[in-house]
Amino acid sequence: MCPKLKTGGNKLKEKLLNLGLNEEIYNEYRNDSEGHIGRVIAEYKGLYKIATEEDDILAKVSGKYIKGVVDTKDFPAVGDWVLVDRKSNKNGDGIISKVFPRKSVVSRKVAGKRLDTQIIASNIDYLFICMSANNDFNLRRLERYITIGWDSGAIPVIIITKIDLCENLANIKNEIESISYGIDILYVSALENEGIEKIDKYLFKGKTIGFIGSSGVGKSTLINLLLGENIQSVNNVRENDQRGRHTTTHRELFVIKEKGVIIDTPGMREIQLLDNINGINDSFSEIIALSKKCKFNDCKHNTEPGCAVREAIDSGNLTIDRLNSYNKLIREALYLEKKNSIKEKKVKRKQV
Ligand SMILES: Nc1nc2c(ncn2[C@@H]2O[C@H](COP(=O)(O)OP(=O)(O)OP(=O)(O)O)[C@@H](O)[C@H]2O)c(=O)[nH]1
Ligand SMILES: [Zn+2]
Repeated sequence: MCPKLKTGGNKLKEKLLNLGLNEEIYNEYRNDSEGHIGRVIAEYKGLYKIATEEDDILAKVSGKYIKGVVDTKDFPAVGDWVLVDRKSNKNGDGIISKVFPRKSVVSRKVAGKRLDTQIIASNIDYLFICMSANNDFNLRRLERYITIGWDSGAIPVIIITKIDLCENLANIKNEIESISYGIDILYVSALENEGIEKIDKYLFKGKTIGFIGSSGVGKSTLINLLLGENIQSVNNVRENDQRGRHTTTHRELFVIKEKGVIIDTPGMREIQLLDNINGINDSFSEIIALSKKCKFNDCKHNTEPGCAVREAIDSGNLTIDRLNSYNKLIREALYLEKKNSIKEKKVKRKQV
């Protein structure tokens, strides 16, 4: 249970608890003598909407804060707990002076050639990876999302949406189960209200669920169902077009009464991973387990004798596509790692 909060009566304290405040973060906050605690619930250009114990306020980061920023990931993100100088919007925009340590961070590399990290959401307990059972379904993309999931520190859960549009669900189930070790998978249709009740077991007061996935897979529709009201705008799909148009423009955080917090994120077009080799290894844990049985420690699983990975492929226990996908992601990660170390060296040289 959260210790008694510094200010406010029970109702205000309740608001922060409903927003997901836990003892760990609250203790961090208590060490700061000045300011109020709030959670970032939406992000606009350079402006953040913060839910405080009293009000939802708009706030910017302080000049001093900006001076300390080394990477884009140092800026506040939706889901962050921050220190702000006011708790109501009566006196204009607030100033954010600190981001409290993040318990988990869902991030990817920004699109394009830049190396910066883009934080999708933070302080998430469960990451709902949404993919539709119709034309969005893509196993290789799912592997990327799972990697982001394991890398985040949150628990990934796969949500296969729009199952009413899928004629071969059994095939899809087989394919997904072959690549998602240790991950819960839910099959849902928001349209036909099918499987939605299974989501209930992840909804707890104080816990945060983040939704990620491509645009139009039905994240907002599902969230609306869970919230029980139409807060998010949902676009109607044109006839014969199973893809929704892009609707979410910024990440938003919602509180479900007594059942935790949901963070919706804008649909992603491209998922570029960071140099997260650990996340990749977690996502392909069966390949890692097999490679420990290879005769040579540095086996590349090509033509080496005694290769357990190749043996698994030959016996039909592993697909060649899965191995190729693993190799491709590792290559991407190593390439990024190299580019990052060159960038770091350049920065250091400038500092000397
Ligand atoms: N057939 C069917 N259509 C659905 C289902 N869920 C959502 N849709 C439709 O899919 C379209 C896109 O849904 P959204 O909820 O806006 O998708 P989104 O993932 O939030 O999209 P972005 O906001 O772009 O990220 C809408 O027209 C929904 O009505 C479902 O279970 N079955
Ligand atoms: Zn091998």
